[in-house]
Parts: sequence; C-alpha cells; structure tokens
Amino acid sequence: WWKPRSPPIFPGQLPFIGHGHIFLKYRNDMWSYLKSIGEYVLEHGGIIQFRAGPHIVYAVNDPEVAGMIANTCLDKPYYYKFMSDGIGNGLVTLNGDMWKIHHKLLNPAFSQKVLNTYLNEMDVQGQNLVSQLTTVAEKGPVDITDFLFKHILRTVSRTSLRLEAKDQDMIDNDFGEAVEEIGNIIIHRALRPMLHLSFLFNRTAMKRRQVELIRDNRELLDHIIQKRKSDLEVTKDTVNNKDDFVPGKFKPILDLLLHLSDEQYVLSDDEIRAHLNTFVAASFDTTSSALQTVLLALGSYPDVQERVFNEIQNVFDNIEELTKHDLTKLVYLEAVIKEVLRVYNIIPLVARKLDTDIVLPKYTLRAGSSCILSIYGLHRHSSWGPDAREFKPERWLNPDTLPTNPNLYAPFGIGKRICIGRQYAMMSMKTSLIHIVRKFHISGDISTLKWNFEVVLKAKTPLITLTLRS
Ligand code: HEM
Repeated sequence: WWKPRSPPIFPGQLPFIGHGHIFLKYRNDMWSYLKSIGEYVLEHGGIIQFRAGPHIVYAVNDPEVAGMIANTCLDKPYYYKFMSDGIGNGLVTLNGDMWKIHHKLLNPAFSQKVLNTYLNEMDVQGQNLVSQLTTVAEKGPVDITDFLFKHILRTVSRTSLRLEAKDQDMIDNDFGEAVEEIGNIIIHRALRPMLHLSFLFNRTAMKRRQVELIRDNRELLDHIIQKRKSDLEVTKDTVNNKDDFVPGKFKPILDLLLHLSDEQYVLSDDEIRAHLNTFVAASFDTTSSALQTVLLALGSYPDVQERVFNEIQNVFDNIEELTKHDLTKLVYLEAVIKEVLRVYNIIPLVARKLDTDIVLPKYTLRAGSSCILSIYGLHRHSSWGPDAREFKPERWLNPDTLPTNPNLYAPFGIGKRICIGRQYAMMSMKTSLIHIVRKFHISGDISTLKWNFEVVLKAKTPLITLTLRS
C-alpha cells in the first residue's frame, strides 16, 4: 500500500531486460509487436507500461493525458538523437529553448500564403507523375512505390531549393537520395536496440557509409547555399518581394532561411543545412506512403473512387490548371485523405521524454522515462463510435459524428510539436490525386496487405492496377 501504483504492465516482462527479449524476437516484424501494444493500451484504460532494459516506457491513448504530455513535455527521447547525428539538428530533433526559437522562426515558411505559391510547382509535378504512370498503365498489377517516392522527393526538393534547371536535376537525384539513404540507416539503427550502443554502431559498415553520405550531403548543400547567397546578393532580392506571391513564382524555403541568416543574424550555415535536410527527410517518406495508401484505398472502394472522380470533374469542368480555390472545394477528396490517415496510421506513434513527473488521478508517470503517444490507439478510441475501425470517409462530412476532443485525430502528431508541414502535405497529396484520378481508373485490395514499420508504416508489395479512363 505504500508503493505508488503503476499503470498495467504489458505481459512478458523479465527481470533486468524488461521486454527487450520480445523486441529482439519481433525485430523483423516490429509492427506486429507495436500493434499488440497499441491494442493492449486500448483494452486497459488508456495507459500501460513496459520496459526496455531498465528504461521505463509508458504508452498512452487517453486523449486528455496524451494532450497534456504533448504540451508539457516538449523534448524527444534519446533515440531521436540518431536522426540529428545523420542529418543535423533540425526541427524534429531540437529540444528545449532552441526548438522554441527555431519553430517560431520557421513557422512563416509554412503559412498558407507561402504554400499557395507552391501550387503551380506541385501541379507541374503532378502532371509529370501522371505521364510517368502512363507507362505502367494497362499492364496489370504494378508496384508504383518508386514513382511516388521520386515524385514527392522532387516536389519537396524543388520547393525547398529551387535552382536553375541544370542544377535542379542533380539535386532531385543526389540530394534526395543521400537524405533517403541516411534516413534508412537512422531507422535501421533506431529499430535495433543493440545498435543504440555507440561503441557497437561505430564499428559497423553502416556507420562508415553514414559518414561518407554526411560528407557528400554537406559539400552539396554548402555549394548550393553559397551560390544562392551570391545570387541573392547580386539581385538584391528580398524575401517579401510582392512578386513572390504571383502564381507561377515562388521563393524556396532556402531563401527564407538565408534571409533569417542575413538580416536577422540568427541562422548559421550548419543550422540551415540541418533544417533543409530535416524538411526533406520528414516529408518524402511520410507523404509518398500516405499517397500510396490513399490510392490503395481508392482501388479497394470503387464507390468512393467514383465519388472522388465525379467531384473532381464537377469542380474542374475540364479546366487543366489548378487554383487554391479549387482545392478547398474538394471536400469529399479531403474526407477520403483524412479517413485514410486515421484508419491506416502513416505514423502510428510518436514519443516524448518525460522531463517532469506527470501526476494523474490513479498513477504518477515518472520523470526520466519515455512516453509513446499511440496514434494507432487514439484513432481507434471508443469516442469514434462502434464503427471506429471501419473506413468511412462520410464521417468527415458530418461534424456531429466526430469526437469532440481534437487530440483523438493525430495523423500529424499532437500538441505544440505537431507537424509543421501538414498543410504542405495535404496540398501536395491533393494535387497529385487530382491528376491521377482524372487520368486512371485504379483497382487494388488494401484488406490483404501486410505492413512494415519503418517509423512510417508502409504496405508490403502494394500492387495496384491502373487503367486509362476513356
Ligand atoms: C502525410 C505526410 C506527413 C505526415 C503523416 C507527417 C507526420 C508528422 C508527425 C506525426 C510529426 C510529429 C513527430 C513527433 O512528435 O515526434 C511530424 C513532425 C514534423 N513534420 Fe511531418 N508529416 C508529414 C509531412 C510533412 C511535410 C511535407 C513536412 C515538411 C515539408 C514535414 C515536416 C515536419 C517537421 C519539420 C516536423 C517536426 C515538427 C516539430 O517538432 O516542431 N512533415 N510530422
């Protein structure tokens, strides 16, 4: 009776190693294990506990508690450091006051006004994607992951760096692919507890490759940053030039960062590099997987696909060029994307370091431990109603059927560290989908797919069939 009561403990805990042995057992199918933790949280009142060796980890899907933790504990657990080792300390990994300062500085780069200037570029890239996909149309089931991946990578690197055409192709490939490869090393390390130990990781071939990639990435970005600095110097271009808000023109994120560095003396070249790398790393895998999953869902629900197609036809009436007003009119398409992000959890969990005791009516969550905010669990919470696990885009058309607590919908995270690129992602997915759905009839079967957890949840062998619409 004198001990503080802890939340229910996930089965399988052993002395000293805690649940580490189960992590090892499931290392090649991490999603099965993480999903079973998500289900256990749902069945046991919204908070549970497990241990990775001596380290206590809580998992939460109670929306009040998750919201409180997301807003009071802003720091990330130690394994986020693997990301800053690879690509520098950008917004995802910065902690404490530095995060607050940089978040405030970078927020304007993602305002709706700035994002609207990217629409033309997203439109052009959407058209390119469709012409590439035409080469695999009418050829039976195909895996289009690579097309989607490269498409998002190209869009993000263009809106981040915008260079002259000859440099841009090199950047689309070299810069994007280097960040992708570094990202794969970071994820591989994060999912293998043995490699968390630096003295083991430092002896691997993977570490040597990471060092090479970091060096190449640094040289490439330094070259671009210096070149862009001197171009801006020559043209005396300013960030708030009113021409930047004219359709077809836009300022890349790099210019905003350079402006902060030049006129407000706040960002060093190292910090600029870290932010550019982070925007690319945080966006291409997430957005391309989300796009892939929307296409799989459309292919599996023909009625939903026809409704999306009809809505697009009604809004565009055969007009080729997109405008920001058209995007807001696509309410059903938006409902479909939101429902895919809810049911299929592109990022099924995020984590925080508890830097203070969290005192709850029943338990105290201990300072120094980690807390997983289970997005999987929030999206299946009983407040969504008895059909919580069903794919029903219509629920988004009637706000009365949605839960009142906003924390229950968290595809982009919750609280103060919510995704800064969420509107960017929605815009880029909508423009891509408009072009794809207008051009092709899609079929597939999402119900039979298995999923891989690589921080982002990805379908294994996601086959779809594309048929040209007449
Ligand atoms: C469907 C696409 C996307 C999904 C599902 C997604 C999801 C998320 C989630 C769940 C977080 C919170 C991470 C955490 O709490 O640890 C996050 C953070 C972040 N995302 Fe996204 N994201 C997407 C697209 C993007 C895009 C397009 C960008 C940039 C252009 C971006 C940039 C970031 C950044 C910089 C953060 C860190 C925010 C901070 O800590 O202040 N994301 N994202």
